[in-house]
Formats: sequence, structure tokens, C-alpha cells
Amino acid sequence: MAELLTSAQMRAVEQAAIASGSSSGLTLMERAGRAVVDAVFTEWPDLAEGRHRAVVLCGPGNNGGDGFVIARRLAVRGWQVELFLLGDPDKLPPDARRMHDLWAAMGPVRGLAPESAGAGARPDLLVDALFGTGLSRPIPEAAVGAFRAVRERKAGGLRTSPCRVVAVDSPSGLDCDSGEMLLPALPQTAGRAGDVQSVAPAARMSPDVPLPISADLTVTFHKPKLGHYLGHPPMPSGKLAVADIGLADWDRPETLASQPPSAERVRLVGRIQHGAPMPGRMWPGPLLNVPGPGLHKYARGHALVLAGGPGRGGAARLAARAALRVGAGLVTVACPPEAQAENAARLDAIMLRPLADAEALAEMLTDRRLSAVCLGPGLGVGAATAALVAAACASAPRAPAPRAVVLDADALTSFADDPDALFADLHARCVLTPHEGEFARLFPDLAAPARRARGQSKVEACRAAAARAGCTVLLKGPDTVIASPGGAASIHAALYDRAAPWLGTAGAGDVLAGMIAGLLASPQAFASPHPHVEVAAWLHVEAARTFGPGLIAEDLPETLPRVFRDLGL
Ligand SMILES: NC(=O)C1=CN([C@@H]2O[C@H](COP(=O)(O)OP(=O)(O)OC[C@H]3O[C@@H](n4cnc5c(N)ncnc54)[C@H](O)[C@@H]3O)[C@@H](O)[C@H]2O)[C@@H](O)CC1
Ligand SMILES: [K+]
Repeated sequence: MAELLTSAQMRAVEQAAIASGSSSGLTLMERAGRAVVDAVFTEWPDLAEGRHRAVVLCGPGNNGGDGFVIARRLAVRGWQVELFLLGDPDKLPPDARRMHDLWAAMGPVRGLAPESAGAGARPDLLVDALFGTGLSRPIPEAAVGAFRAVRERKAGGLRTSPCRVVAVDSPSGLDCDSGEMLLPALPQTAGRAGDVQSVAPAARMSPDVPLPISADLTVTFHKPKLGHYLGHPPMPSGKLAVADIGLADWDRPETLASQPPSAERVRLVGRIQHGAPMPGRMWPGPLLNVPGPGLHKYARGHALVLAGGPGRGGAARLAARAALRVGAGLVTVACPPEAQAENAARLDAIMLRPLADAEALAEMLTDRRLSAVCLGPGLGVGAATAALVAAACASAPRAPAPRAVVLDADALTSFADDPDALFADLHARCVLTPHEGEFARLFPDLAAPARRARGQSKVEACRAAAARAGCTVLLKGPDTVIASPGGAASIHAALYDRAAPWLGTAGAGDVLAGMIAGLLASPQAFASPHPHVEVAAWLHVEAARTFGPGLIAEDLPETLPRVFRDLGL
């Protein structure tokens, strides 16, 4: 699995390479600029042929330094290049200054302002080298204005080709740690005079607000940054390419996919494709709950899913079906006696038992073969559900680790008035699977608006939540974050080429909870649920992508066999 870096971690790797004497900052900058040009030609082969026009916007730091390299390399190929610099050349850091001087011997460096940047014919390529990992506050209004002015230039003569935008390292304004766009409040282009654009200062508050700065292609260096994978589509980075600039030897070794990630690094959940078909023994193969030769069904565990009252059992049945399809040897739905007839009419391979209350649950869970419990979907909000949660978490531990408990939906909301009461019940083999709304009820100080106001990322908020709850927390979204006590954190991104927009459908979350329970039910599951939760998040999206448009929640469990077959199982 790939790793994601913070800006500080990227700087540390770069510093380690430079301190070793194996690379200079100038060499890295030259490689970075070359890598961007190569990536542009790979993405748009028509630009690799002939001479074209580029506008390069350079910022005041080393991101701008990369821009000077790109300008020089394009000009050497015969391109017509206009370059604008934000700030004073004398204040550039030394490497960027050196690259500035090399460019200045070839072409003019013009001051960056919307008026000057807007004049001239539309270029074939706009290079955004304004800010990268060094961004520390909202970008200046002049930078946004100049970017837009270039993008809105009219085509000259008979040319009709589009202006492609390539961002160097990150689209300028992207906070590489949090994924927030740090933009100035701009006057609205359309609307009443005096209105301000709904891009708030220092934050992109809503995925519906069009971004004034975005790219068609972003070329980042060495490893992607957290900010590239946090957020909602459309992603400001457009498409993401990662370029090797020779830093691998100066980075730390990556953790094994079968272990939780180290507290220092965030893992991007997914298979690393090398072009060739991957054998089934590669991730996620070893973490799946699959039948071994001659193994009894109990060797794959027995998951218990609690259901709500009459007419409300659909969510639990979805979760149960997912637990069975993902691999649990047996699955039982337990429901209030009055809902038994309804559930009996809808269940076949899944067993059914009546369950009156929390006391009855505690009694039921004396059966040590019940290896995972899933509760919350359709269960109802209130004291009765809270009592069921307490009974599920407190029930007789299984050796060597406590029984896995997956808490979703109403099992979380039932503690909105007293989250500490929930945290007191939880143990390290519990998994909470909130969406942002449920997360806000349990962790109001870590909810999206509060953390944005503090500049705290979704990853940091989820880590803090896991520490407080004392268990693994999966915070849903297109950028799902999984965190565990001790600081392990992963992102599962249904973004870029893994986007699965049709996953936003009723019941999809219930299926995810069931998948987690089904994987954790395996007696071979690790003590830490974290790696299995990563696998469940991946399978959930993989099933959605395999099924495709028209997906409803029922299709997710039914698509798992195809996913497993594609994995070579
Ligand atoms: N770290 C690495 O390994 C490498 C970095 N390189 C490039 O260097 C970049 C990082 O360079 P820097 O650390 O100089 O950072 P940046 O070039 O991203 O920007 C930092 C500069 O902008 C200023 N600044 C930050 N926010 C501002 C704002 N809102 N308004 C006005 N000024 C602001 C800072 O004071 C500083 O002068 C990377 O993104 C990458 O493009 C590459 O050249 C090669 C390798
Ligand atoms: K940039």
C-alpha cells in the first residue's frame, strides 16, 4: 500500500537526501521540473509534438523554482513561454533564484498581476507553480486573479485548443496536510454587488462551490501528500501523477499491509498496481475470511447482527447479508420477538433468533462461538439501544482477544447526550463507523466545522477520536479515514480513478458495517481491527465500482463474489 506524507515529512525526506550529500536541492528541483514536463507529455501526447504556447505562474518559494525549470525546458523545445513571478526575485530562496537566473537568460520575468496575466492569446498549457508544500496561509488575491485571467484568455486566431492546467506539486491554495483550499474571500463574479463569494477565507466549505484554482493534472513528487486525498470531488488536483525524483533511499521503510500503519505515517488503502495481474496472496488476500482446505464453517466465525422492531429490519438484514458474503461462516440476526415473523420471511441462509433486551443479549453472548457483533443499523435511538451496546461490549471475552463489536448508526446516536458513557463501554476490538453527522454527535469538538476553524485535518480529528474512544474509528466519506488508538491512520479514497459516486445510496453504510463484522468474525483476525477495517473499506468501494451505475445497497454483497474472483481467490 502507498503512503501519504505531510508537508513536514516531505521536507524531512528532502533534507535527509541533501544532508547525505547524494543530492543537492538544485538537482532535486531540476528533476522535479523535468518530471512535470514529462508528465504533461504523457498526459497530452499532442503537446509532445511541435511548438506550443505556455504561461508559467511562479510563486515566491521553491515551487516557483520548479516553474523556472519547466519554463526553460519548454522554451528549449521551441515553445513560446510567458512567465510571471509573484514577488521579488531578490527574495527567492537560493535554489529558486539560481533557476530564475537560468530562465532570465532565455526570456523575460514579468511581475504577476491579473491585468498583465490576462493580456495575450490563450496558451495551450498553464503551469501553476505558485505554491506547493510551503503554503501557510490563504493565497494572495492577486495570485487567484492572475490564474483566472490566464485561464479565461480568449483563443487567438483560428486556435480552438483548450488551455490545459498542470499544477506543480499541488494546485495553489491546497493545504497539503488537510486538503482544504486556502483561498482569499473574493468579490463574487456574478450576483448582487457587495456579495462575497461563498468560498470562505481559509476554507472551501462546500463541495458545490466552484474552485477558482484547480488543475487538470497535478504532478507531485516522491509520494502523494495527505491533502491530495482529503476532500470531495471534484478534486482541485484534477488527475494526480506521482513522479520519482530519486528520494526513495532517504525515506523510511514502509509498514507491512497486514499490520496497522505506524503512528508517523498515513497509509493510502489500496492495491499498488504494477501492470501485471496480482496473485491472490497479495493484499488484501491474506486478510480475507476465506475457507481453508477442510475447514469447518466455525473456522470462519459466527457474526451476530442485531435488528430493530417490525418494519425496521432492512438495514440489519443488509448488514447480515454483507457479513455472510464477505466470509463469516455463520450469521445470525437477532430481533425483538415481535419482528420475528417479518425477518423469518426474508432470511434463508442467515439464522434468526428472538432477542428481547440487553439482558437476553448478555445471555446469548455467553456462547463464545459468536465471534463478532454488529449493531446499530435500524436499531432505533434510545436507552434500549444504549443498553444493548453496553451488553455487547461487556460480554464474555473470547480468548485471546475480546469479541469484535461493530457499532454504527443508532448505536452511536443513542449516546449523543453522553458520549463518555459510550467510550466507557468500548474496548480495542470495537469499531465505530460514523458518517460526519454521527461523528459530530459523539465528537462535537472534532466535527468538520470545528476542525476546519482550527486548521485540523480529518485525519488528525479521526486520530483524536480513536484515542478518546479507545477503539478504531472509521469516519466515512469519499475520503474515508480509519484511525486507531496509538495513532495508526489510513485514508481510503473513493476519488480519482477509484471514484464510486453511486455508492451514496441508502443502506450502503449498513453493508459496510456488516462487511467489517464478517471479516472480524474470523478467528484468525488480528487483535487490532485496523487492517481488516481497511480491507472492508476497500471491498465496499471495489464492489460498487465492479457493479457500476444503477447500484443499490442490495447489490454490494451480491457483487463480492465477483470481486473475490477478480482478486484471484
Ligand atoms: N521538498 C522537496 O523535496 C522538493 C521540493 N520542491 C518544490 O518546493 C516546493 C516547496 O517549496 P517551499 O518550501 O519554498 O514552499 P512554496 O514554494 O510552496 O511556498 C513557500 C513560499 O511562499 C511563502 N508563502 C506561503 N504561503 C503564502 C501565502 N499564502 N501568501 C504569500 N506567500 C506565502 C512562504 O513564505 C515561502 O516564501 C514543493 O512544493 C516543490 O514544488 C522541488 O523543487 C524538489 C524537491
Ligand atoms: K502549485
